[in-house]
Amino acid sequence: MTQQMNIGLLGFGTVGTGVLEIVEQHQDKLAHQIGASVKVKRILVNDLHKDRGSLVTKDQLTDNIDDIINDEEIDAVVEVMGGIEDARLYMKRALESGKHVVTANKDVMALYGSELLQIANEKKCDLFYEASVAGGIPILRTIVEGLASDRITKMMGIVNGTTNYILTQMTKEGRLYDDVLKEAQALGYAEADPTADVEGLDAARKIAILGTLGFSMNLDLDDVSIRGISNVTSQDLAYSKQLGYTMKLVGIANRNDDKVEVSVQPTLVPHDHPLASVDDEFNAVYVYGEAVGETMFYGPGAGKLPTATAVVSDLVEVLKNKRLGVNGNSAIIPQFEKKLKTPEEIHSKYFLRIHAKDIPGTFASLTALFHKNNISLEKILQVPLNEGKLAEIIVVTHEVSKKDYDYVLERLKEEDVVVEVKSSYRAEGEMK
Ligand SMILES: NC(=O)C1=CN([C@@H]2O[C@H](COP(=O)(O)OP(=O)(O)OC[C@H]3O[C@@H](n4cnc5c(N)ncnc54)[C@H](OP(=O)(O)O)[C@@H]3O)[C@@H](O)[C@H]2O)C=CC1
Ligand SMILES: N[C@@H](CC=O)C(=O)O
Ligand code: NA
Repeated sequence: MTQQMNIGLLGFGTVGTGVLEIVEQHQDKLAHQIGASVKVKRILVNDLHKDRGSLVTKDQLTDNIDDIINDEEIDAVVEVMGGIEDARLYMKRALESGKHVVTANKDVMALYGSELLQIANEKKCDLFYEASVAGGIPILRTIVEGLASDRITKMMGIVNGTTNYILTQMTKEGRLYDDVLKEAQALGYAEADPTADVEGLDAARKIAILGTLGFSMNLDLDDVSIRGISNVTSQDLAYSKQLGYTMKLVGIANRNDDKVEVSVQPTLVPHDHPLASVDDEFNAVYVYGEAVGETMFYGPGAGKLPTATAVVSDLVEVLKNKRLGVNGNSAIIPQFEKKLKTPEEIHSKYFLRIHAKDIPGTFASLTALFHKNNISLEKILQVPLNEGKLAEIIVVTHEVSKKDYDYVLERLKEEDVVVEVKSSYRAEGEMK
């Protein structure tokens, strides 16, 4: 049995410092669980001159990946440096040299996960990535192991802490988008380039990973329809609230029979929906299984220690596998061929806000257009604007096919009475 497991840590930022902290503070527990002590032997960083306080010694730090890959005493590499190409290359090299890999990198896993997992299996190495989706929530293991006997048909997740923090602060405290984004960056929630957070790409990567594991089907990032929160306005949030909804950036993966839909978009959820009360940097993933029914997993989705907890728990798994001699089984061969739903097969409610001329017949022409295209309305709100010259009209539809809704959205722009389509969002109904 290994008496000491040596780790090569790639990255020493928010998550990397958390990993070192947990490894050092929980030595006794780790040793008890895995029968070996864990030591962070080398740490790869960009800038060797940066002040790292007293956390590490000079000898531990390196800016040369070869110092880790070529060190035969290093058993496992923890990749928490972020980015795509270097991270992918370093993980590949680590696996090829027989080192186990734990990563928090959803960017790489969503794009190159199957390639890396295949190398891992060939080399009899583990490749675990629990921290890559919903930070500290052990959601990947839950789907793969906890619900292994069930057939999952729907997953809905608030899986990006930064955007949830922004939407919560804008809705509840009336704060400005730019100010809250800056704060989320300072708190360590945001990606190095926060465009990935606010434009929905980070959540899309996570929902692609969830869909792939939950539906046992190879879902790529290109299969996810993506929309972020950068165009959400305070008016949208206020009207959503008035109509009984909370706006959240929601990743959705659902399947009917053998066809699936994967998307990320700002979504209105009813105030009494469990996802509506998930605030700030917290994440939650709702999972519906045919046998188990509704389940929901909640916790911190970003931040130093929550994310590092998931990383170190993956390391524990690596060591347990090592003791049992079963490393190298991380890659799960997808059971099903990928079949994506067409727009006719995707059904949802929608919130629509338009500015229209406040003249007789406006409402009649709008309702005629909705009626002609199979759209019925669940909620309607009209507010006068510009001393009664304009009307702000907000509607929530009943469930409608995406095809019919998108068609009407285009036709609305051509209607004489419509001055501007201000915004349009997907809305959720009851849980299933
Ligand atoms: N922050 C969070 O809450 C979460 C983050 N993640 C993921 O974890 C990963 C790390 O995130 P985070 O800790 O926030 O990132 P940070 O930006 O805080 O830290 C990145 C670290 O990696 C080092 N680094 C970056 N690029 C290179 C490179 N090419 N070569 C060598 N060193 C490099 C940096 O060095 P230097 O210190 O010298 O600049 C820094 O120490 C990302 O993949 C992220 O998506 C996942 C879940 C939550
Ligand atoms: N930037 C991400 C960090 C965790 O994955 C987020 O905000 O959720
Ligand atoms: Na997780």
